[in-house]
Amino acid sequence: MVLCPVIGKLLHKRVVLASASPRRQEILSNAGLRFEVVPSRFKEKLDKASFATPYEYAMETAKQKALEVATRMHQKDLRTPDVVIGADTIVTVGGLILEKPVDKQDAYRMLSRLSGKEHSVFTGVAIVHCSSNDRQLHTRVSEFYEETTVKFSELSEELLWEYIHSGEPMDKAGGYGIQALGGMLVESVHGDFLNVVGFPLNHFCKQLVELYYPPRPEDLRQPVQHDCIPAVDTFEDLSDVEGGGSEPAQRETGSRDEKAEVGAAGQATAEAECHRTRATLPPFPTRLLELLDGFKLSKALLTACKLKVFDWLKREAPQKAPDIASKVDASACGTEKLLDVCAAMGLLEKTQQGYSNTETANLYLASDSEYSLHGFMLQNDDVIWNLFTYLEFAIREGRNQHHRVLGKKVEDLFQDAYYRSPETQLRFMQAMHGVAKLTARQVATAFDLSRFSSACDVGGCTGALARELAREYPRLQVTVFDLPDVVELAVHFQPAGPQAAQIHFAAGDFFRDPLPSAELYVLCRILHNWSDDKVHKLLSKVAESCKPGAGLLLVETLLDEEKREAQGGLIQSLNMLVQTEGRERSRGEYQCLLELHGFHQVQVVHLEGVLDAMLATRVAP
Ligand SMILES: O=c1[nH]cc([C@@H]2O[C@H](COP(=O)(O)OP(=O)(O)OP(=O)(O)O)[C@@H](O)[C@H]2O)c(=O)[nH]1
Repeated sequence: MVLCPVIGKLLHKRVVLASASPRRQEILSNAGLRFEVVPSRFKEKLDKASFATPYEYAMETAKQKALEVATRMHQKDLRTPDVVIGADTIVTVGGLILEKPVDKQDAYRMLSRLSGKEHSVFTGVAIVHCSSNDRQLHTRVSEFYEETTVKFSELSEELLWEYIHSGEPMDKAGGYGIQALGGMLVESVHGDFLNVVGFPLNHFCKQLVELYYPPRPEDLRQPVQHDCIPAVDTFEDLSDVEGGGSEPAQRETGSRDEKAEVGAAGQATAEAECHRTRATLPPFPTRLLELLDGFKLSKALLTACKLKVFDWLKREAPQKAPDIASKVDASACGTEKLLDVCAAMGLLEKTQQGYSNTETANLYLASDSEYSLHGFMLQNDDVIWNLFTYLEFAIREGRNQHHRVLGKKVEDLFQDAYYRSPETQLRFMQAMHGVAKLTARQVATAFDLSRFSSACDVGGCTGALARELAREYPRLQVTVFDLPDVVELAVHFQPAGPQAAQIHFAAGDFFRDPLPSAELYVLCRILHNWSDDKVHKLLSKVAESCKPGAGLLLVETLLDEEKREAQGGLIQSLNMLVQTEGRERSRGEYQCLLELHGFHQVQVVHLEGVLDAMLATRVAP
């Protein structure tokens, strides 16, 4: 949309900001708006669960704040305001809505939830146009929301409390003020900064343009989505108001010509009709429909990877759809549609000259990139996708679905499913290698492991983590312990480098064979594959192999204790149900397991993405 000078349209109106927030007052007066401030008395207590999305909750709160002020002023003031502006800012993380903290403990809970993670800040805004007729207040509400994503650094306890004691969190959504001390906590911001501060000025101006610059007839041929939509011919009448007047377009109540004909009574009827429609029409389920489409987007990504679209575009770009189609041996019309979806997903760039990879595609989707996830994509396409088609059975039966996909009994998960042929084994190892490389550096540096001189990475597969451990600790000797078939193929994944001398492979089954001796044992994404019985069996083997003082580095995705928050972890747990014999567990569950097997002093570090690292020490039995 083209922005036009629009604040001036409000200059001769009585504008009221229904907010006590000094930040909103500052943002709007800096923009040149003249307004009175009448803080709203509306209690922010709407039932969050009754809203399909957090932004609908924010918009409704903003609307109620503004309507409360409009109604009060209409009853008590001689002159009804022309425009009342209300706003509400909330923070969402892991499905929870955070508002202003009620006390320091609440601020602590909020900030520790945000620590090291990305969250969304939504501000809902309502612009209420008021008029008075027969001493009746008539309102027309225009509402919108803006979303900004903010990523916090990992915050130490000391910093958290220092910040809380500064007093700044208390009147701020999510418990922080990005414009002041809270700016220190923020690693990155995606979107409108002022939206985080409390008022999305740019979107507000765009909304005013929509209201005060009526569209030309040629813009109106497509249906317009609005809560209360007049017939298209009514819109076309608006063309009389050339260039935009100082009255907002009468979208909710009809055009001016229509109003002149029907008179005030007609307007009231139209407004009543509008309010009736608003009240009876449920909110549009945008988020729900996005969720529904999720599987189609995944499949488009996986198909583009399988066809090696990103490899061809890494070699040469830009390329037009028919050229890529001939290289990937596919139809031109199908390829063009796939490429367009990839571009819409931000994986490709589309220009007049053709399509090119984005940086993300070059880094992670081309099969020859150092941090390629191509193997992981293929594993998802060829194996996990099929397993998920039996999700309903998995849920009914409470078990994985390899037997249905393969049409035979699967007794040993690895031998009978993942490693049933050299091809499936290699694909699985490539997938694991890609994921391990991506996270290995974070795992290796999560704790100071310099006191250990030997480590055993149990189920360490291609040795990707072993390599990072060896790089970080040059005096550490690392043994990768895995099944004989894995050890045999692992040679294909070993790059030359000084770490080679520190890494050894040992073949064996960690449930049956003795573990190599070491001062530090590593179990990275192993326990989540197994049932509680097998986890006990493995942990007791590790414990038996350990001397007091030995370490256990456990890497898993930790769920929150109530299993409500970490959406990534919860979907991963469902994934474990469909694929394995295990599940994701919470920090408390792992701590109990570790302590039961003689591992204490458990420290936890959350890593970027969904993984968490835990380091525990073996105490004397
Ligand atoms: O980074 C920042 N994030 C948020 C804020 C301020 O937080 C509050 C949000 O609360 P709310 O939307 O309920 O607004 P109130 O302050 O209660 O004023 P009302 O008029 O709505 O009653 C808001 O003040 C933001 O500015 C911040 O300062 N920085």
